[in-house]
Amino acid sequence: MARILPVASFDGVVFGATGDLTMRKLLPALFHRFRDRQFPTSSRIIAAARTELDTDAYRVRAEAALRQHVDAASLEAGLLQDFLGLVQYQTVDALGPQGWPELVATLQERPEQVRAFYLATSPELYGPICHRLADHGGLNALSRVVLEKPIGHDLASAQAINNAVGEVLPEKQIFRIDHYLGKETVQNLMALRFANPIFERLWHADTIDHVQITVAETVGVEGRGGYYDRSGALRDMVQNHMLQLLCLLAMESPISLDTDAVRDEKLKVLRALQRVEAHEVNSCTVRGQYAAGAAEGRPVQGYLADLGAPDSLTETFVALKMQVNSWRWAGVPFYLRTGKRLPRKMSEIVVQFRTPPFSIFPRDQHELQPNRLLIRLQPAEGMRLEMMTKEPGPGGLHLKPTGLDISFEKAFGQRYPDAYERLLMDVVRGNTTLFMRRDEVEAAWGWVQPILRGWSERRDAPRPYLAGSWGPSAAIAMIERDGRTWYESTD
Ligand SMILES: NC(=O)C1=CN([C@@H]2O[C@H](COP(=O)(O)OP(=O)(O)OC[C@H]3O[C@@H](n4cnc5c(N)ncnc54)[C@H](OP(=O)(O)O)[C@@H]3O)[C@@H](O)[C@H]2O)C=CC1
Ligand SMILES: O=C1O[C@H](COP(=O)(O)O)[C@@H](O)[C@H](O)[C@H]1O
Repeated sequence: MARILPVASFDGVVFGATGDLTMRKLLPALFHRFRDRQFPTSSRIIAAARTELDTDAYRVRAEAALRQHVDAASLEAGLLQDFLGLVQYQTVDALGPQGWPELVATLQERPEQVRAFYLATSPELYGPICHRLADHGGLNALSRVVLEKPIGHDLASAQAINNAVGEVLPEKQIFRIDHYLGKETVQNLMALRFANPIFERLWHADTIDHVQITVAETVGVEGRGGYYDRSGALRDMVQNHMLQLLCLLAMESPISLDTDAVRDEKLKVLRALQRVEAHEVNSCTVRGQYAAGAAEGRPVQGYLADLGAPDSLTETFVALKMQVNSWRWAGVPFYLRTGKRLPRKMSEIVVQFRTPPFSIFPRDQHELQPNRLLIRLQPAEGMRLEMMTKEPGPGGLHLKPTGLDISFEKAFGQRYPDAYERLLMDVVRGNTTLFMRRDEVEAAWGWVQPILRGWSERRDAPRPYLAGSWGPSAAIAMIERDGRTWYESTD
C-alpha cells in the first residue's frame, strides 16, 4: 500500500478553470487526493476563468467533469459533494480589471494558507496573470505559480514569459510543469539507473548500441486543433516530454536527490545535445501528418479534415535522430518518434545493447538477437530484458529470444495515480524537483530552434501517413539507413 504524505492546507487557484485541462485532469487529480485525505478540508479550490458563472453553476460543470473522468467506483456520493463543497468560482479577466480585487480578498481571508496558482491558460497570459496578482497584493512567500507547458512558442517567447514571471516571483516559487515527470514509470527511471548498479555499469557507449524513445497516441487532435495547429508534434511533445525522458536516460548520477542536483544533471544533457544544422534537417528529422485511415478499429478522417483547414503544414508526427556529445554517449544515436493517430497508445523506451563481438554459435543455425531493455512507460507499465536462452529439448542447442519481465501491476497491485496528482501535491509542498527550471526550458528550446528554422526555410509539406500506421515510411528509412530498425513490441 502506497504511503500518503499529508500536505498543508492550501488555496488552489486554477486559472483556466472552464478549460479542457482543468476538467479532464486537474479536477480529477484533486478529487483523488481529497479521496485519500491527503489535504485538509480547510483547503479551498478557487476556480477562475473569464466566463460569467456563479459557484453553483461551476459546481454543476465540475460534477459533470468528475463523473466523466473519474471511475464510478471512486465517486461515492457523499465524498463527491464534500469535494464540490471546497470549490468556488470567481470570474476573472487575465487581461482586464475584472475579478482581481474579489479574488485577492478571498485569498486574504486565509493569510496562513499556501497559495497555489495553477495557470491552465494559454502561455501569453502567464505574464499578465502574475503581474495582476502582484499588483493586487495576491502574492506572498507562501505563493507558488504553476506554468503549464508549452512555455512559449520558441526560445524568444519562452524567455519573455520567464522574464515576466521572474519579475514578480523568485525561481523557487515557479513550477514549470511537465506532466511526464509525474508519471510513476518516468520517476522509476531514476530508480532503475541509480539503485541498480548492474545497469549503471552497462550504461554507456561501450555496451549500448542505440536508444529508442517512442510516444505513440491513437487519438487525433480532438478538440484542441486551434492550439495544436500552431504547435505541432515537435513543440507539443519533443521540446518538453521527450527531451525530459532523454535527459533522465542520459544524465550522469546527480550527487543527491536535491532539486538542483537533479536539474543540473538534466541541464548538462540538454547542453550536450548535438545541434541539428540546417543541412542535416533532412537526414536527422522526419515530419509527418496523418491522412484518413483507421483508429481503434474505426475509420477516421485525416488531420486537415479534423482541423477544417485544407492547407495546414503542421506535423502530427516527428521522428528524430539525436546525439549526446559526451564521453558516455559518443557514437550512440538516440532515435525519438512521436505522433497522433498511430496504431497503439504506448510510450516505450528501448535500450539496445551491442551484439557479442564474436559468436561461438554457427551463424547459419542461430541468429543472435541483441539484448534489449524495454522500459514500458504506459500502458502495461513495466520492464523487460530480452536475452537469448537455450530452447529446452534434447534435439541439439537451439537459441531463442526470451524475456525477463516485470509487470508493475503484478508487482505492486495498486492503482497508478495520474501524474497530475503527484505533481499538484508537490506544488503544495513547495518541492520543485519534478518541475523544470528556467534554464532547462530555455536549453530545450535552444536545441529545438534550429530544427524549426530548418523546416521553415525548406517549407516542405509534412509527409502524409495513414491514420493507424507507424508514420511516414521516411521515418523507417531514417533508422534503417543506420542498419537499425524501430522496435515494435507485441504486448
Ligand atoms: N488540454 C490538455 O490536455 C493540455 C493542455 N495543456 C496546456 O494547458 C493550457 C490550457 O489548455 P486547455 O485547458 O486545453 O485550454 P482551453 O482552451 O480549453 O481553456 C482555456 C482556459 O483559459 C481561460 N481564459 C482564456 N482567456 C482568458 C482570460 N483573458 N482571462 C481569464 N481566463 C481566460 C478560458 O476561460 P473561458 O472559457 O472562461 O474564456 C479557459 O478556461 C494551455 O497552455 C495548454 O497548452 C498542456 C497539456 C495538456
Ligand atoms: O502534453 C501533452 O501530452 C498528451 C499526451 O500525454 P499522455 O499522458 O496521455 O501520454 C498529448 O496528447 C498532448 O497533445 C500534449 O499536449
